[in-house]
Amino acid sequence: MSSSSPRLTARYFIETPNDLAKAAATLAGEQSSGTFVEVPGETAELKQRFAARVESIKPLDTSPTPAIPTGRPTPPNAVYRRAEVAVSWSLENFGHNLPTLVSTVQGNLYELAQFSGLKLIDLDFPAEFSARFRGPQFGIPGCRRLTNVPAGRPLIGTIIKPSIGMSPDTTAELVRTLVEAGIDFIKDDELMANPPHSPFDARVDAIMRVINAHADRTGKKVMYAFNVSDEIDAMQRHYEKIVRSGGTCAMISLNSVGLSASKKICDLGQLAIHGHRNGWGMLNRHPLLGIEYPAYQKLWRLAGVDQLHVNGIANKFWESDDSVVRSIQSCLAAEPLNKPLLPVVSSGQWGGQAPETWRRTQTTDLLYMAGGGIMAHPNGPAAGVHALREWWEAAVSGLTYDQCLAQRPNLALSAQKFAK
Ligand SMILES: O=C(O)[C@H](O)COP(=O)(O)O
Ligand SMILES: [Mg+2]
Repeated sequence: MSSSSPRLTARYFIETPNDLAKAAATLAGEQSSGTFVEVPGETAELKQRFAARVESIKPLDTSPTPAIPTGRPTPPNAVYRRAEVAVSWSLENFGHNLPTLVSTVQGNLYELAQFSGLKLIDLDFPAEFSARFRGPQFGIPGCRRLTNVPAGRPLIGTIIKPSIGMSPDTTAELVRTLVEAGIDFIKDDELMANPPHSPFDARVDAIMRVINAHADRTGKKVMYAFNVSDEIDAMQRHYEKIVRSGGTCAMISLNSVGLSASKKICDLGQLAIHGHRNGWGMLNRHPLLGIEYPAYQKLWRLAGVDQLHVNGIANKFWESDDSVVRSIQSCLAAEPLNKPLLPVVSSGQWGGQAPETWRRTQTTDLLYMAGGGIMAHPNGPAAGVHALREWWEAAVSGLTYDQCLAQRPNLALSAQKFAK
C-alpha cells in the first residue's frame, strides 16, 4: 500500500463550541498521526501518508446549550455549532483489521472535550477493504431456502416467552404447538442462553427432537435460533451442538459478545447467524452521541451476520417509525458486499403493524417476529401464528389496517387484545 491507498470515509454529525474547521481537524489529528501536541516523529512525509483528512464540512444549526457534557464550564454567550463532517483515512492505517478500524472511526474521538456531540452517521468502505470479508453466508436467499419460505411473504417468527424460567421440556412443548401451527422461525430470547434451569445442550436436544420429527413428517424444518452468546470456547461448543443436532441457526447478542468473537462464530459458516442488537439504545438513543444504524449494520454485515434486528413499526421501545424504515432499507441495500441482510422486525409486534410495515417498505424480505403478540393471543399461540400469517397476507394484498379488520373477521381478536 502507498500514499495513494484507497480510503475509508466516515460521516459524522458533530456539535462543538469551537470553530468547526478546527474541531474537525482535531478529530482527524487525534484519530490518526496527531496528538494534543506536535511530536517530532510526525514528519511531513508520515502525515502525507497517514493523517486523516477532513473531506467536507457542512454547517447546520446552532444551540445555546451543549447536547452532552464537555467537562468544561460553559462560557457566557456560548454557541454550540453543529455540522456534518466527512473524514477519510488511508487503508494503510489499519489494513483489514476490523476492530482497529472501529477504534479509528469510533474510538477516543467521542471523548474529545472539543465536542459537545458526535455521532457516526455512515461509513463508506472501499471495495479493496470489503473484498477481504465474506459477509453473510446465507443472507436472505439462504434463510428462505433453509425455512422453505418462498419469496412474496415474510418469514413469520416468534421469541419464546416467558424469556426465562421454563425447562427444556416445557419449552419443547411450546415449540411443538408453534411448529404445528406453521411457524417458520423461533428463537431464544436474549436473556436465555445456558442457565442452570435450561442448560443449552438439554434445550437443544428437547427442541430439535420436535423440530426434526416435524421436518421428517412435513418436509419443513423450522429455523430455531439458539442463543449461543457466551465466552468463545463455550460459543463454539454450543455452535457444534446445534450443527450435530440438525439445527440451522445460532443467535448472538452482538453488542455483548463483540465484533471479533461474533465474526469468529460467523466464520464457521455452517449455520445462519441471527444478530440480536440488544443494547442498541445505549449506542443510538441520544441524537448527538453514538452511531446510526446505516453504519452499524455495515460492520455486522462485514462480520458475517445474516439476520439483524431493526425494531418494528409502532414498537414497544422509543424508536420512531422513520428510523425503523431507514434501518430496514439499510439492511436491504446492496453495499457493502452486495449481500443484503435479512431485517428482523421485532418489538411489540402482533400483526396489526403489517399493513403499515408493507405500505412504508414495500418488501416482504423480512423476518417478522412477535413474542407476546403470538403467545398472548386470546386463543393461544397457534392462533397467534395464524393471525400473523393472515395479517401479512391481507397487508400484501394492499388492504389498509381498517380494511384488514373489515374483510378478515379472524383478525378481530388480535386487534381487540393488542391494539392500543
Ligand atoms: O428479543 C426480542 O426481539 C423481544 O424480546 C421481542 O419480544 P416481544 O415481541 O414480546 O416484544
Ligand atoms: Mg428479547
